[in-house]
Parts: sequence; structure tokens; C-alpha cells
Amino acid sequence: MRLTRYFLPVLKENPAEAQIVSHRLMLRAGMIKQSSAGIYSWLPMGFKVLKKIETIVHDEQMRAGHIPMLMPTIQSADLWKESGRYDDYGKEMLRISDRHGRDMLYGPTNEELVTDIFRSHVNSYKDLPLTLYHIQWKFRDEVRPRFGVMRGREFLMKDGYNFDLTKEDALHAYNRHLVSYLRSYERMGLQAIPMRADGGPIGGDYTHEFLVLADTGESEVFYDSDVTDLSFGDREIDYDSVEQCQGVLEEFTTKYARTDETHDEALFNEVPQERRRTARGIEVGQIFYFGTKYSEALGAKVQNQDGKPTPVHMGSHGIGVSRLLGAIIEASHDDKGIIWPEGVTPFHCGIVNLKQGDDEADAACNQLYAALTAAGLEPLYDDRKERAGGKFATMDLIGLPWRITVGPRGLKNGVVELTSRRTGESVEMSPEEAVKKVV
Ligand SMILES: Nc1ncnc2c1ncn2[C@@H]1O[C@H](COS(=O)(=O)NC(=O)[C@@H](N)CS)[C@@H](O)[C@H]1O
Repeated sequence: MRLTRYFLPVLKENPAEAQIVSHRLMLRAGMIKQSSAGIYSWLPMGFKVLKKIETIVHDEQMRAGHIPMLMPTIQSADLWKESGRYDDYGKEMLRISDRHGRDMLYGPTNEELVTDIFRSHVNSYKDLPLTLYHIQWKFRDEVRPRFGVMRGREFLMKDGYNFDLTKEDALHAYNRHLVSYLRSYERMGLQAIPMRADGGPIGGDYTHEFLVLADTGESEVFYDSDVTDLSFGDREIDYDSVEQCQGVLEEFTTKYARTDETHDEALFNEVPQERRRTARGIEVGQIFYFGTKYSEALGAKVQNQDGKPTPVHMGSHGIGVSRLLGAIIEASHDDKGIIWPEGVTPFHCGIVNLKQGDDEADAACNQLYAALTAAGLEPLYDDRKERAGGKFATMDLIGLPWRITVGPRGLKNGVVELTSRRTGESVEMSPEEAVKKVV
């Protein structure tokens, strides 16, 4: 993409309303614009990163055998009245009345709706196990939306729902989600630690949240520092293997790690003193097992092997897709701006032309642009007639992993300059070598 043909409304100043760095940088880097409290327009570069995160989430959910679909944002209140959550949900639910006076709502989550789909079509244990998921906008009328996309009112969530014949099968589905979440967050350059949590309005008494450690996190967490040495890496796993997935659950959740809602001081004191940590974390996902809570309420039953109608065991599993942009920036930035992990960066490499309009420099930039594109990468070419300092500041702010700087002087010696955003290190080399380094 050429910057003169893009839409990247970067801000010169720090916006006063931003209290945390990720909110400040997303506004300054022209990624989002607030349209009303807790509700944002996703400007082109923010939208591009959002799509990269969605792609990773879809990829890992499908790898785990979960089936993508799409449910509506606006739901009838009928199902929520049937499940009993219509009144319980409280003020966070945005209630709407349509032109015929029908009670509708903007869905904060989809347990009822997906269970209705299931009960309408599935009635035999032979059709299990089944996990359906979608990535869809949610609305929760937070009393105090803040920190930009971190605590929005309209936000993007991957929410998945498993339907199983037995508790054991449902707990295997729970573990499949844990594995797929660990893989997803690592691909985004994040360490998200699974911690025992509280079921809240979703329900159930068995749930883990995934938290990214950050001073600005809204959750207070208590953990054994050993858990920060764990990583899933690129190990292979058979998602159908109960033992392998249970093994990952035990590997990642045996050491003490809990949110304040489930913290147990006595248990925590069994952790050697030098390994006890208290910190703050950003909740980027949560997985739940809640048995037959919704299948009983909504009559979602299947005939078991003996032909007996049996309510299915369920769980629901969410990833905060839009919140992740904020979490990634909180975890990866410096005083000059964002530092995107390669897995989610909007563009792979910036090209800065020090003398726009100089035939040789322009030609070299166009050749670099073509070579990077041919290599399957997406360059962002700053072809504005702007002084070098301004171009460097923009590139540092928007946080692309690499920058290639092209100028007449360097070209006379057959070199360009390749800079790593993460290390700040710059090295002169031939354009061909620079492309190879970025790929
Ligand atoms: N107000 C919000 N703004 C941005 N992200 C949010 C907000 N509320 C929740 N999330 C994200 O959505 C994830 C899932 O939300 S949840 O309430 O924990 N779980 C559910 O709603 C279940 N139905 C999972 S399918 C959270 O872990 C968090 O990352």
C-alpha cells in the first residue's frame, strides 16, 4: 500500500481522553475513532489488524475441529425469557423494542440462541460431539466503558459452544479449547496464562480465564512464577486424544494461578515464598463448563444409546477479539509507539523514501515494493513529500516490524538501510538482501 493512497489519520498529540497506552496509541496511530461511549469505528489500519487476529482465531478453532458459523447480533427476548436470563442479566443488556412492539435485544452472548439451533436439529447421541462457534459483535451496556477497546460496549468476540453426551466428553471439549487458545495467543505474540476464575453471568462452577500480565490489567491475579516459563510452542497435538489434551490442561493449570474471584490465600501460601506473584492481568479469553444449565432450561436433549432423552452437557468459550488489539499493544510497545508482533502486524515492512521525486530513489522504492509483494508480504510505502524525521516518526508510531530506508546517498553505494522496530538496530545492505531479511 502507498501511504498517499491510504487512509491513516495519525494524530500528532496524545488524546486527553486516553488513560492507558494502548488506547492512546490506537487513537494516535489512526486505528480507531470513537463514535460514542464504548463504541468505535475501526479505521483501515485497525480493521486490518482486527482481521489478522480473526484469521488466527478461525484457523486454530477449525484446527481443533470446531465448526464456524454466524449468528445474528439482534436476538428475540423470547429465548432469554425461556432460559430465565432475561431479567437476571440486568442493566448490561441493551433491550430493544421493534416496530411491532416485540421485545428484542442486542446479544451480549449466545448460549440461548445456539442452544435453540441445536435443539431444532440434533436429537441423537450419534450426532455428538459437536462444537459450533462464530466471531460476532456483542453489546454489553457497561456502566463505565473505558480504556478504548479494552472495555467497550460493542465488541468483537469469538464465542464457541460445545454439545456433548457426557460430562467427560464436555471436559474433553473444554481441554480442546484450552489448547486452541494457548496456540492462538502465542501466534499473536502473547503469553496468556490460564487461571481458575469465576463463572459470573454465564454460569457453571468450572472455568478458566486467559490473562496477559499487564500493569493496566483490570483483573488482580495471584500466581506461581513457574507458570510464566510455560509455552505451548509448535508441538503437534491430536485434538481427538483425551489423554493429550488432558495432559496440556494439567501442564498449564496445576501450578497456582488464580484471579481475585477464586484466590485462596491458604493454597497460595503453599507456593514457595520466592515464587509467589501478585499482579494485574488483561482477560483475553475465558472457557466454561456448565453442564446442563442451558440444555435443561431449553430442552436440548438427545436420545442416548438406550434411546433415553438426555440433556446434553455444554460449555461456552470466548476470546475477546477486539480487546486483543489493546492487550497486544499493552504487552508490546515503547515510548515511540506500537511494536507489532509479526503474526498480527498490519503491514510487514515500511518503505521510507528520503527523497520523493528523485528518479533513482523512486525507482528503487518501487522495485523494493514489487519484490516484497512478490514475496507475499505487504509493504507500506511512505511516498509522501514529507521530511525524513516525520516519516520515521510515523513508522515508529504504527509499529511495523521492519523499515527499509532508501536515499540517493545510500543508493550510490548500492545499499539501503534495514531497521528492526523491536531492537532499533539499523544495518546497511543491498536491496536484495534487505528483502531476504524481511521475508
Ligand atoms: N466489554 C468488553 N469489551 C471488550 N471485550 C470484552 C468485554 N467483555 C468481555 N470481553 C471479552 O470477551 C471474552 C469472553 O467474554 S465472557 O463474558 O468471558 N464469556 C462469554 O461471553 C461466553 N459466552 C463465552 S462464549 C472475555 O474473556 C473478554 O476478553
